[in-house]
Amino acid sequence: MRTFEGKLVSRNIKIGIVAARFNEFITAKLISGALDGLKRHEVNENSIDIAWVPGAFEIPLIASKMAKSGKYDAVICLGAVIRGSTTHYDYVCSEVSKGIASVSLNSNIPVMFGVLTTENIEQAIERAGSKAGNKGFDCAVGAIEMVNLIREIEA
Ligand SMILES: Nc1c(NC[C@H](O)[C@H](O)[C@H](O)CO)[nH]c(=O)[nH]c1=O
Ligand SMILES: CC(=O)[C@@H](O)COP(=O)(O)O
Repeated sequence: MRTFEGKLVSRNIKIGIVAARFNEFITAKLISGALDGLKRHEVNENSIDIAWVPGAFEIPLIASKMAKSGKYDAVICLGAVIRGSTTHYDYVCSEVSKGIASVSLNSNIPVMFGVLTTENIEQAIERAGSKAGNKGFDCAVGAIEMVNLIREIEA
């Protein structure tokens, strides 16, 4: 029986990050967490690119461009969608999650879903480096694991 599991070590891993500028006070903390996770697992800073988009709705398109460029082993998508007073939240969340999942399957590389979808600002703050951790850090570690897992399977 063979068991595959992605090791949490960086062997020449290149990462693209797509970050939404909307709610930047949260997204900036998610980026910090992601960079912390990548660097603590020895991903070279020169192997990380960040692309800024206006809002979460624009993430899938740029994630697709990065994923299909052949320049990156994984793409990390970061944003914060916080419910307002209309149904706009529901449409943004739905399209962003479906879009990111589609990009990953169509590009055949890991595309990590690091977009917070919260009812209020407090929930977002909790998940961007306070009592509920940092979703950016989690996505960084997950990206390294997935890249190494795929390399093991395809070896
Ligand atoms: N309300 C939030 C948005 N809304 C903007 C959309 O993402 C998009 O940029 C706009 O509809 C133009 O296409 N974006 C977030 O990232 N977070 C929000 O809470
Ligand atoms: C997630 C959103 O698009 C939302 O923040 C927009 O706020 P509103 O529904 O009050 O227009």
